[in-house]
Amino acid sequence: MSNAFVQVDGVALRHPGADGTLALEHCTLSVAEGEFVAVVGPSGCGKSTLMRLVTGLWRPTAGGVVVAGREVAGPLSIAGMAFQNPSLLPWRTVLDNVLLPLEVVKPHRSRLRRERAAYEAEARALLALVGLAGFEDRFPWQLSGGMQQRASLCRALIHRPGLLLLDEPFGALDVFTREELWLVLQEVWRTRRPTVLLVTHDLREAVLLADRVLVMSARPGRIAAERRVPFPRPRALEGTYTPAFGAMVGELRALVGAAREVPAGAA
Ligand SMILES: Nc1ncnc2c1ncn2[C@@H]1O[C@H](COP(=O)(O)OP(=O)(O)OP(=O)(O)O)[C@@H](O)[C@H]1O
Repeated sequence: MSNAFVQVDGVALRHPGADGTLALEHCTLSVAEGEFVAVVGPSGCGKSTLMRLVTGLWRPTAGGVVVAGREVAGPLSIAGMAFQNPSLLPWRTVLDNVLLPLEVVKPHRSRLRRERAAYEAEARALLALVGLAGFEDRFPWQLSGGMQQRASLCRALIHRPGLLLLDEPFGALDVFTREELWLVLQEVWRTRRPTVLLVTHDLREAVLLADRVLVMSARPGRIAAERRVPFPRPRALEGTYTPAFGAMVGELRALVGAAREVPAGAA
């Protein structure tokens, strides 16, 4: 697809070292601008590797990655990232943790100095959007795991990234908090419309949130199947208990099961 926002083209990635793992091979996918795509697959199939490749943290051994029309040759400043571990800095308040990327991402650094009040207002608005109004001056260790993950989501969004990469962001949370945060993320995506790549092991999460779900094969990972999610938005949690939703989750479960068959000769 030539007008894709993210284009991964025939990528292979072998981790460094004499016996480095071939994590990805013949991996091709594209994501349209503003699309929400979930990536699921067996454990160790290369999902996190794929995310690091798209953000330019790692380079492919073969093939190429294009984001927003440019070949990715180094870490992307238009990407926001959140991982399973919120990794907030314990000595900074919630507000200062959210503002952190602006101190690091180049084009924002000087602007932050000049327009600190405007950026603080933006951080406060984001914290309110995820239900953290009133917690701006607390420290991370004064928050629950779910609250820390909300703050981490705000930190990923503060520089208004065109691309949001989420690697199992809710994996460590209890099911109620996780479900609550699904709705928060849906709201964030609906109001800001970043292009999203979400890695998850939770198929309900994938179907509730995504426009399209990509299923990766066992290592070396490639896209083995994809399904478009037909349900209208906004999607409510109750919808996850309908037969149609259950059938789609069941189909994906079968696809991931089939993808676990390790191809012959995989290193
Ligand atoms: N920094 C690294 N150096 C060497 N090998 C690595 C590195 N990171 C990952 N690997 C290997 O690459 C393969 C893919 O790992 P990756 O973390 O991308 O899989 P994953 O699908 O995200 O796994 P999981 O679902 O269990 O989180 C694994 O075999 C792993 O051991």
